[in-house]
Amino acid sequence: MTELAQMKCEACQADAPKVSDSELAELIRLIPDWGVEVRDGIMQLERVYKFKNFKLAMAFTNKLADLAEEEFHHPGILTEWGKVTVTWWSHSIKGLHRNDFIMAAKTDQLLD
Ligand SMILES: C[C@H](O)[C@H](O)[C@H]1CNC2=NC(N)=NC(=O)C2=N1
Repeated sequence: MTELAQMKCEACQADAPKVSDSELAELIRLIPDWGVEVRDGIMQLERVYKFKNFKLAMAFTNKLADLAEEEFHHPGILTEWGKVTVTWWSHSIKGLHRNDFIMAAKTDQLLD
């Protein structure tokens, strides 16, 4: 996962390939705390982070927002008292790109 977190997102064009089934199987092993969800036919990575209160959840959310802007790749975020649900997928290809796995690994590093 550390290597994944050091990578940079590439510009994801509308014709960029989704990850293949074998790439998905390989990449998901590198981010063991993340699950795969399918919503409206779109495959997404999702993880719920738990915090002691809303203030800490919001602080994490703001760090994630800065990361997303740095990489210009943006997650779905649901921030609630004591937890933040983060969802990664690539809007331009309506599915999962390698970028999403990189960003999930980088998201985990925000906890360090
Ligand atoms: C207009 C388009 O949303 C932008 O080019 C960027 C911004 N952030 C993005 N974030 C994600 N997750 N997927 C995208 O395709 C994407 N595209």
